[in-house]
Amino acid sequence: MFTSTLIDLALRFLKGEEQKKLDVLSNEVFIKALVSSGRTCILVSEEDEEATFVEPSKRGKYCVVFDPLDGSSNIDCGVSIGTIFGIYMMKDGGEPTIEDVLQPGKNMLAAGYCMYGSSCTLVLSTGTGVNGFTLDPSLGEFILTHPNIKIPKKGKIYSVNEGNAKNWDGPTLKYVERCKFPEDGSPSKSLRYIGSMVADVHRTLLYGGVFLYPADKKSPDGKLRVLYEVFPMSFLMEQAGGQAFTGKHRALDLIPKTIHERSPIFLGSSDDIEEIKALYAAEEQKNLAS
Ligand SMILES: O=P(O)(O)OC[C@H]1O[C@](O)(COP(=O)(O)O)[C@@H](O)[C@@H]1O
Ligand SMILES: [Mg+2]
Ligand SMILES: [Mg+2]
Repeated sequence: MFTSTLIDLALRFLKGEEQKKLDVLSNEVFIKALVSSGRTCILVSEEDEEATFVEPSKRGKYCVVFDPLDGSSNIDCGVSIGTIFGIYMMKDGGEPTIEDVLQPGKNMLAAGYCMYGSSCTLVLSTGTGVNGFTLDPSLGEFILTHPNIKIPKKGKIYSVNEGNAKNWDGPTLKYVERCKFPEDGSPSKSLRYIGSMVADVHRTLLYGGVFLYPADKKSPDGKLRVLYEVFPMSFLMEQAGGQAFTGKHRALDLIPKTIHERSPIFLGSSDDIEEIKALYAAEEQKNLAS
């Protein structure tokens, strides 16, 4: 689908048509494909302010939430980017309403992402583990190359935009400090940050460690979007044996009130997320006592 988008883009360019930004173009491609599948009833995309309600003649029972192009700041320098998606079933058989997509992440039927990098990788969970597929361009098919992905219990990598550190809260600051200067004498963790959630989460899933986009003083809800960034990635993490935490709760327990809501997120290896949870619990105790 993405390859044909790029060919389409090149053809339009040759014909002298006005060029659209790749994230706008990829959104149009996904909307068209999802509507014409006849399987969907509501689509929520990062690129559209309002949800798309599929007309009755083309309507199915699935609601799809997606970030058509994630990591858009990396497009022009050729760094890996991707598409993130989650799928819900309509709550009941009546008319679809916006409540059908304002469900907690744990109600998702499936979630995944596609990463467009040195290879094109599809990582998918339908709620019974996580599988990774690689596109074989000569066949035009995705081949199962990473069956039953499990994230290591503890990792050696942390991934965060440290440029925001001056605005972080106490637990995030303390955790990142511990990654650099572990109190138990264990080796320091390595910092790796690409700035494309898909690529940073993909590495975290395969190598272990943590990916964080915390709240900060300027963005009290963090930056990443609940429905189509936080939920799908949290779903995959849990299915692979890891954890996803908002700084307050399990991420998949969140009930979004609006379709473009944001949330802080800490996800990755189970032992590492436990450490972050303990720091937030200690902070809460401190606040209650004072
Ligand atoms: O540049 P920052 O603030 O570190 O943000 C990076 C984050 O922003 C994003 O690029 C946001 O996604 P979009 O490109 O879909 O807007 C994430 O992929 C990434 O994790
Ligand atoms: Mg994104
Ligand atoms: Mg995007």
